[in-house]
Amino acid sequence: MATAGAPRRFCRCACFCTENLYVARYGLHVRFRGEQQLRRDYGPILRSRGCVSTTDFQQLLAEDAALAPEFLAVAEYSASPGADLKGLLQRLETVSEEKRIYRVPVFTAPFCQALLEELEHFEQSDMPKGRPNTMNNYGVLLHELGLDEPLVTPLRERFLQPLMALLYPDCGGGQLDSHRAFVVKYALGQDLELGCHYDNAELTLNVALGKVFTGGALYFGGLFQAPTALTEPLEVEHVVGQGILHRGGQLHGARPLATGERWNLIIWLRASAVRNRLCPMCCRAPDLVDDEGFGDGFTREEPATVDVCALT
Ligand SMILES: O=C(O)CCC(=O)C(=O)O
Ligand SMILES: [Fe+2]
Repeated sequence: MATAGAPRRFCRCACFCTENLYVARYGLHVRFRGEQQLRRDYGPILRSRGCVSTTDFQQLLAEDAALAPEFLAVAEYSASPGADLKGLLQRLETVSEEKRIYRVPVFTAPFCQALLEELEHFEQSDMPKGRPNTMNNYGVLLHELGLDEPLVTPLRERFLQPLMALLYPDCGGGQLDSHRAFVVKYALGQDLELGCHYDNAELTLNVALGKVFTGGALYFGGLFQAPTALTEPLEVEHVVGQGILHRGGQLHGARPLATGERWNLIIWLRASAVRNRLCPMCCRAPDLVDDEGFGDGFTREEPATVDVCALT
């Protein structure tokens, strides 16, 4: 059907993280779903190109893969027919059942290291930089690094969406359509802690990237929308490469850093179908203002599609 009036939306294939990965050392493009699949599909050709010993293979897995095998397995399960919440919870760590906070390895350690190096180069450059959000003064917006399109969008569309659809169907987990991704940095002489807040997001992924530090734990209280009596907040430690999943409305903050440097990747996941009805920040119907990129994740009603054939 030909259409008129609707803006064209350009797309890309979300295969960046698993399809056609280029392994420079062995001059080969591979599809990566996990170690067993890689060995099965590419064992002979890799061996013929010098990837012979167990150590060679382990080095290949460690250095060339961005996503942790556990994360790939969880995403693959979530997208499989018949997947359900019970099955998913057997594959994730439940940090708090009551608060619906979960933990899962997301990135490999070498990928965290490579990303940190990239972030430090950017920090030291004189490229124009925006603040990651209104609360953190140090850190980087991923779209300024050029990593939004190739890294975060496929991560959201292909991997997080099926997972979040099972974990948080009532918070737009199955309708995620945009994000705001940034890295927060805490260091002595810079930001040290983060006050208690809720996110401008339906759902949030917070991944620890490093470096070496003490202090800085996350803490979680009740839901912003449903204030409860003050209870001891739940403290959650960071583990490099691992991600914490929580609802945007879950009140949280970060304890003061004591030593070292802490960098975390935060992805605020947004579902326009949810926020178009109620802005999570002002709790009113959104008063829409045009913005760039994903804006704050709200959309105007899509213009009705017109069947051009019907007009002739
Ligand atoms: O410091 C952290 O890791 C948490 C950051 C955070 O909650 C946020 O930026 O929304
Ligand atoms: Fe937050």
